[in-house]
Amino acid sequence: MTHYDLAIIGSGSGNTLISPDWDDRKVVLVDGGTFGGTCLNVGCIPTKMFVYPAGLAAAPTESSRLGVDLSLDRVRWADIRERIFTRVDAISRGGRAYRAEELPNVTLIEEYVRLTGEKSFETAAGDVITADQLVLAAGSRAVLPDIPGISLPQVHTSDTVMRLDEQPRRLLIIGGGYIAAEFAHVFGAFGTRVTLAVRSAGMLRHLDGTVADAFTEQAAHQWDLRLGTDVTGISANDDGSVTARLSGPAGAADLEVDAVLVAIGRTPNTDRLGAAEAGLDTHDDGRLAVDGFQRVLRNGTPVEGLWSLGDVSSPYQLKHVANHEAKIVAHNLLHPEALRASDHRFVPAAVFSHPQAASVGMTEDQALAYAEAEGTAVVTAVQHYGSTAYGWAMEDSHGFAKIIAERHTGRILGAHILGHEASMIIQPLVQAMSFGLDAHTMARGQYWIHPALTEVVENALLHLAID
Ligand SMILES: Cc1cc2nc3c(=O)[nH]c(=O)nc-3n(C[C@H](O)[C@H](O)[C@H](O)COP(=O)(O)OP(=O)(O)OC[C@H]3O[C@@H](n4cnc5c(N)ncnc54)[C@H](O)[C@@H]3O)c2cc1C
Ligand SMILES: NC(=O)c1ccc[n+]([C@@H]2O[C@H](COP(=O)([O-])OP(=O)(O)OC[C@H]3O[C@@H](n4cnc5c(N)ncnc54)[C@H](O)[C@@H]3O)[C@@H](O)[C@H]2O)c1
Repeated sequence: MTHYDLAIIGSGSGNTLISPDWDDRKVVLVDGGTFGGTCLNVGCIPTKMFVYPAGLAAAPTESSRLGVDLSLDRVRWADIRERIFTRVDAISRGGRAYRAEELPNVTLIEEYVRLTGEKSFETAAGDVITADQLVLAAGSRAVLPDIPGISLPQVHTSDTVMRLDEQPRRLLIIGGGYIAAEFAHVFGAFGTRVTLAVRSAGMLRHLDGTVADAFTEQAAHQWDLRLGTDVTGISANDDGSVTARLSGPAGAADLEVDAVLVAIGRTPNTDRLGAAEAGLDTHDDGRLAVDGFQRVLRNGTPVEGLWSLGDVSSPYQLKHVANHEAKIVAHNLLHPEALRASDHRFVPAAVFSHPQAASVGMTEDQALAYAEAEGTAVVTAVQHYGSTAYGWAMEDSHGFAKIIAERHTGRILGAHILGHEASMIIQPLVQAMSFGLDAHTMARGQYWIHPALTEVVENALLHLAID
């Protein structure tokens, strides 16, 4: 048995906890997977490194209506893949080497571990580790449906689809959320024939209804979108392709593709940690239960010295949330007498698809329910890109920003943008909400650069019928 001052399970955002403050104390970092976790190796970073060239590949489709005739000669999948993973793998290797070799007080254990108690765990090799403080930052993993053929080598998750040897000619994506939307864009723009099997009535159903409906409509123009459709089985063909059996509104149908991407959500790694057996509280979706200070709960009470952050305990499954929670835990580990709470009031998110979607705060439905519950009133304004100068320049006919505010105070309750660079132009709204700037002051109390795309936000704010 080896004892440490601090033990961390998970080298994603968990890795950021090891600051110089720990230089004179014994720390162990444990990760059974690739060093650096999901975002770096198989998540945000490589996906967005694919999304950017996908935007370039889509340019000819966009540009011709502006009078610029471009053509796409070729997408060099293998070159793109090598460029991305040469960079990503080097960062992972470098981070690993730093932790494994360069810090005398830090031990790196590269094994999956299971909890044996509140602040103890066991490696696969049988070593038991105990710690004064333990941080559970074990992330989440892709969910696989229980259907025949799911283990075929042609069936991928986001963990493997970016490393395919060859770009598939035909790809079936199961799911209609973030990952489905982003990879449909990447592969579709690169020239793959993309079919989406979406169980529900539309894509991105977690977003505001107007945004989800508009995205779904545009998705149907770009990809073979099968709504209300389940995949009931997959079988291998002699030529290396697979046939998926779809069950949709028109009945059953077979679809032959070269690869399948499963994107039906991610589940927290609490089961693999043995969190329930260790007596820790979990939510219905498997997430660890934590209090506002990121302390793990047992029978509803925080366990002293046991912390969690990121996907294993967060309802958000977003890197900026995992990083925020890591900063909170980093502080709290060192200052038990002055704990800080994490701030989840205004968590923004963006889907880097085509078009982009970005959101923060309440959807319109949530705002209406809030208004009813609180006896207040809300107002909504929608500003189309196409009614601003930059939108004219783009000849944009789809993009819009929707802002929802409380009528009598002008407090911004939610913002939802669909269109070019939505992930960037939403940021001033995140800032306003975070710092309590009302819609009227935000719109009129500053210059807005003319004719930048941010005028979409300015005009939406000006159109809000606040008192
Ligand atoms: C394809 C994809 C794209 C994404 N894009 C974005 C994006 O654009 N923006 C965004 O904000 N978020 C994005 N996300 C989400 C983001 O990647 C995650 O929210 C974030 O990485 C979670 O960080 P974490 O530190 O909680 O977990 P992770 O980074 O997953 O780290 C957990 C680590 O724990 C290890 N581990 C698990 N169990 C054990 C165990 N029992 N013993 C030892 N080690 C263990 C794992 O090997 C892993 O390395 C994306 C996710 C995916 C899958
Ligand atoms: N840009 C980003 O920030 C980004 C990008 C990718 C992933 N992520 C994170 O990763 C998480 C996982 O992404 P995801 O796209 O896998 O999940 P998701 O929750 O976004 O979408 C899952 C989709 O699968 C469908 N679904 C669920 N169970 C199903 C089943 N059994 N059969 C068929 N369809 C089913 C859902 O209706 C939904 O459309 C996201 O929730 C997000 O937090 C973020």
